[in-house]
Amino acid sequence: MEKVLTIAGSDCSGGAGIQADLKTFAAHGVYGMSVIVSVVAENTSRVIDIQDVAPEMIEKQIDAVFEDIGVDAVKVGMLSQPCCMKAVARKLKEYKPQNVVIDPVMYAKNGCPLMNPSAIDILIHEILPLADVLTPNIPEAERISGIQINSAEDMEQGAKYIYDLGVKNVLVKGGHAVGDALDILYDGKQFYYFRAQRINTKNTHGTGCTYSSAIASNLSLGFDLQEAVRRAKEYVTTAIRHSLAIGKGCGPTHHFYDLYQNGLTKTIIKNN
Ligand SMILES: Nc1ncnc2c1ncn2[C@@H]1O[C@H](COP(=O)(O)OP(=O)(O)O)[C@@H](O)[C@H]1O
Ligand SMILES: Cc1ncc(COP(=O)(O)O)c(N)n1
Repeated sequence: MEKVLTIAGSDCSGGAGIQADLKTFAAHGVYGMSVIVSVVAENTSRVIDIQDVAPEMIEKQIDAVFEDIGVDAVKVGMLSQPCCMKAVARKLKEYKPQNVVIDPVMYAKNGCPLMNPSAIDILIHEILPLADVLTPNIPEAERISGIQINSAEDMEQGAKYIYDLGVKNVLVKGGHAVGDALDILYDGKQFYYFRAQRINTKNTHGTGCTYSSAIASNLSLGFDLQEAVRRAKEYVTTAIRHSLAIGKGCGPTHHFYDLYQNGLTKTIIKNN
């Protein structure tokens, strides 16, 4: 079984972060593992508090996974502080895993910050160069590039700017735009468009986590990057289309819709 690791924050409400990543790995039939960088007290409406795991403990968790099991792909999510970023960068440089997907998480869907703004320089200089593919949403691409993004042309320009910072492949996600949900991948030579109809829902908590984990899963399964993104886009679109009205704010996506439809996994036992 392919082995995929997420290095990210824990979302106790289950829709984003480590929890979304592990559900996505399970839905792809790969073996999921997790290194917790921050514990986040959050729900569909707000972030209440963040407690970071000590850098030494982040490093020990990464050692534990690599010395015993090994990984076929890594997804990196929320890294809230420069010290967390440095710990993760040190270990990724040491173990040099293949198929590294980095989601430069800065805010939750409800607008609450998840990255200390002062960490932006470390993010750019220490974390970004480690990515095989970086998946910023529009506000993140704007923050990294300094380019205001209002159109597909602006997304291309932002992707190119970030590529020129030393990122091998850049996927700018259009979830925060209007019109079609268009994502643009730039590999230094060409732009590839991945388009889906925009679904009219507020339940988009964890879409970016889910998408980047699906890309990592597909890369571990041996698909090339374009095919990995194409499949991940289909997966996240289905998860959003059947998203769950759970909680009072932006609800989570449905990570197992297709599996349940095909009757592979679900046994419903209702006791009333
Ligand atoms: N309402 C929506 N309908 C369809 N696709 C969406 C919608 N919102 C986001 N997406 C898609 O979900 C994926 C995650 O993007 P985005 O929401 O921008 O990331 P993030 O969670 O990092 O803000 C992208 O493929 C994006 O196009
Ligand atoms: C622990 C954690 N990590 C990431 C996100 C962002 O989620 P997304 O941008 O996918 O909605 C989140 N809300 N919580």
